[in-house]
Amino acid sequence: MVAQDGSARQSPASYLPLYLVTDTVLCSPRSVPDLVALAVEGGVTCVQVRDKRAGGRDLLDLLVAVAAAVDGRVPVLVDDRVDVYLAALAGGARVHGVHVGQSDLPADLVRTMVGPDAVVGLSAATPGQFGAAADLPAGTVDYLGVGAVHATTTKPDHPAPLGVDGFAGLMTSAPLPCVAIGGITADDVAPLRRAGAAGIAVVSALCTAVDPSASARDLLRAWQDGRS
Ligand SMILES: Cc1ncc(COP(=O)(O)OP(=O)(O)O)c(N)n1
Ligand SMILES: Cc1ncsc1CCOP(=O)(O)O
Ligand SMILES: [Mg+2]
Repeated sequence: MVAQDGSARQSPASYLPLYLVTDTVLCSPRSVPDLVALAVEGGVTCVQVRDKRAGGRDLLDLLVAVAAAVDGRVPVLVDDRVDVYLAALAGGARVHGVHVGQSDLPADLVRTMVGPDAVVGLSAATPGQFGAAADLPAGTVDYLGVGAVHATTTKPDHPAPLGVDGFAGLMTSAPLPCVAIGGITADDVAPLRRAGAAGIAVVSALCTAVDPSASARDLLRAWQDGRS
């Protein structure tokens, strides 16, 4: 698909609704690619490979294996590591972009490094960070990852929890499509959608699921039912 700006990037509305962020430890004893394959069968619309313990080589191998498991069905991103994204792309893997946080490489330089066709996601959790994202040139960032909605042990250094009400307050000044993240369960999905989220991002809700396909289907149904 070709976007209005001539790039090959899809509209974020198409891939943000049910966004899986992987955690290698939480997936165990399943492999991450096996978990991802099951979750995509259940309807996950985007996958981000996140492994804070992996070095560059191991993260590259994991990203390439996940991309093979996804086989082009949904976008595949990597957390933090622009170099690993570029290496996977150079090796021929079907990978689509990178998600960076406030302490990672600056988003404008990331866009310059990855080019116009890659997806670039950015974390933002305060009005100041929303304002800074709004000031970036159009097309720099595709979407914002907004959280933590709830406290979560998956990311011990997460910013102060917003709560669904805090998330809703931020949405009134959202400069870009926003995916909600942090401790999200099926009960949160409809309220977050009504608050203006373009999607929900989950780690433990799918990585620790007994039946990841069924859990993905349940989350996606909650998203569809939550349409106001
Ligand atoms: C979709 C999405 N949103 C937010 C984050 C958090 O990114 P970051 O702030 O860089 O923190 P780490 O994930 O690197 O610990 C994310 N990864 N994905
Ligand atoms: C990566 C990230 N960024 C903010 S909270 C979080 C972790 C979310 O994990 P979980 O869905 O298990 O609470
Ligand atoms: Mg990061």
